[in-house]
Amino acid sequence: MNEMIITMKNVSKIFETEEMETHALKNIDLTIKAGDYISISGPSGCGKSTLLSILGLLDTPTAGEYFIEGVNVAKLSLDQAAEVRNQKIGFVFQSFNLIDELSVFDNVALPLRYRNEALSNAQIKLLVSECLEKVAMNHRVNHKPNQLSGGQQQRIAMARALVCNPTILLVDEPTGNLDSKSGDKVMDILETLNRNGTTICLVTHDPRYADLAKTKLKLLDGSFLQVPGMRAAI
Ligand SMILES: Nc1ncnc2c1ncn2[C@@H]1O[C@H](COP(=O)(O)OP(=O)(O)OP(=O)(O)O)[C@@H](O)[C@H]1O
Repeated sequence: MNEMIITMKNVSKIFETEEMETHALKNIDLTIKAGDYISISGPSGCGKSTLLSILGLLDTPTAGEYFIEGVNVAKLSLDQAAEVRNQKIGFVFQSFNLIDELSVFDNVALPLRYRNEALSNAQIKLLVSECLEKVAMNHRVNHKPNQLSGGQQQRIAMARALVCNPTILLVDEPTGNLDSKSGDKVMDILETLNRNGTTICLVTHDPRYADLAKTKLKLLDGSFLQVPGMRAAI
């Protein structure tokens, strides 16, 4: 059996403003095993981004437990969360978030330079090259992001997300800013990465893309819909 890498138990998130409380997530139970490819879909406002932010340690749950590889990460300090994020989480966002002033190489290398352990230039070069290979972008290593198409920029963002060899790749609407051909290419790359062992959690509005995942979860009003045979809540 594959190793369990993510376990959420009874996770809730309440946003409080002066006027109101919003229960963005309600008693979420979720497990993700090494090698899984999970999609989370649902209507606007159902809690997808909130769930992904908590999974990626960009936000903390109001209640509940969250373990990554057996370590309780629900209540880490900001510094501790940043370190776990760097080591274990790869993020791909809708808006690429590349740094325009840096070359493709330096964008992809950036997370490696923030690591506590110092890597040699030769090690960095090898890791960057391996990740650019995975997204078929080695031929653009010296380009700047604004010299690339949207689809190519997203592939560079994917290489950057992979460069620290994350435990899980969290992917938020990766095709939202792309035409359908570039979007399909990005989704092909995700499938290939998963076939080669990368664990993926994808958030998408697009049912066509959500269906590509091995496990398809649907959120509604902060809770998973229970579909027979689905492994949402365990
Ligand atoms: N910082 C916040 N403060 C208050 N309410 C928030 C905050 N962030 C999200 N919410 C509310 O929590 C709920 C879930 O929001 P979330 O962004 O997770 O939805 P979503 O499914 O990702 O939506 P979309 O598909 O439109 O991006 C919404 O009702 C939203 O208004």
